Amino acid sequence: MTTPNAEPMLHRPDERVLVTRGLTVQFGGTRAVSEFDLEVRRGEIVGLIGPNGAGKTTTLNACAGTVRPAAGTVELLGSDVSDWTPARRARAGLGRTFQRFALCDSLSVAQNVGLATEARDSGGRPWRCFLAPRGSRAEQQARVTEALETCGIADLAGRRVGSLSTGQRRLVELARAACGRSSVLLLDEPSSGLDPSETETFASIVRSIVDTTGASVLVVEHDMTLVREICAYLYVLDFGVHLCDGPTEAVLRDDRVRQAYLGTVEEPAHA
Ligand SMILES: Nc1ncnc2c1ncn2[C@@H]1O[C@H](COP(=O)(O)OP(=O)(O)OP(=O)(O)O)[C@@H](O)[C@H]1O
Repeated sequence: MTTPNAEPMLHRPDERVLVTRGLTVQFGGTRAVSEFDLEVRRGEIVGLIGPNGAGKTTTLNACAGTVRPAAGTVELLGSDVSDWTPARRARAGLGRTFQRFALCDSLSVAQNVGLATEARDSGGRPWRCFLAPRGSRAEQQARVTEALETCGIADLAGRRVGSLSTGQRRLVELARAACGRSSVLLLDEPSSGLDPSETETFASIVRSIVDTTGASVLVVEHDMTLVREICAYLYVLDFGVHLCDGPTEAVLRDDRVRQAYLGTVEEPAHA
């Protein structure tokens, strides 16, 4: 780990819930991520930042299992999950949101969140949902209700997702990722399309999820206001290579980070 600049020591929790070691992802001739080591610890909100095309989403995809690394390992809650399918990782406690919405517009908010939990529970075998005992379906419904309440969108449960604002849709995605109390949440540019007040609401909901459930979060984000608001620790990628990591303010003041974002030593205010 490299901690840029002198900064008061940040005490990071001991338990590592998501770890990549030597993570390398190749797309044909493009090395999108190169030998990247990253750690997210229990109850932390960790940011992954870097200029466009730096390999941030690819890193999230490799953690979620939707991209197969050329080399390296991914560890989730102490298990090496490198060979696990995305569904198995989700069942083990990994939830994620997407940069571009992956919601079903014609279904209601509650149905969208419910479908995600059903898919996770059925492990890619949808017929299992129909065979599930009544009790487990009730339990699933309770999890949906809890997730909607946590994300402040219980009043939208019956609304069609296609009729919602961008800010509301971001919260539906968050509820879907957090439903069933995921232990680790991967958030990909959650503030994209949100205005400052919606971003503030989103930030406080993420913090409350972490505070109440002890979940950990790895968030890819360009909005430095949100990054400052919620992340205690940052990793920076540039051209797929680890540039530095450390406490948020120290990283944002680091000349290498400013150079990577803007080609100058100005702060990446909103890259
Ligand atoms: N499926 C793919 N096939 C080929 N190349 C890809 C694929 N996905 C990503 N890349 C390339 O890998 C590199 C990293 O892309 P990635 O989307 O991970 O960057 P990013 O840091 O998330 O960028 P942004 O901030 O713009 O979302 C880029 O050069 C991109 O063009």
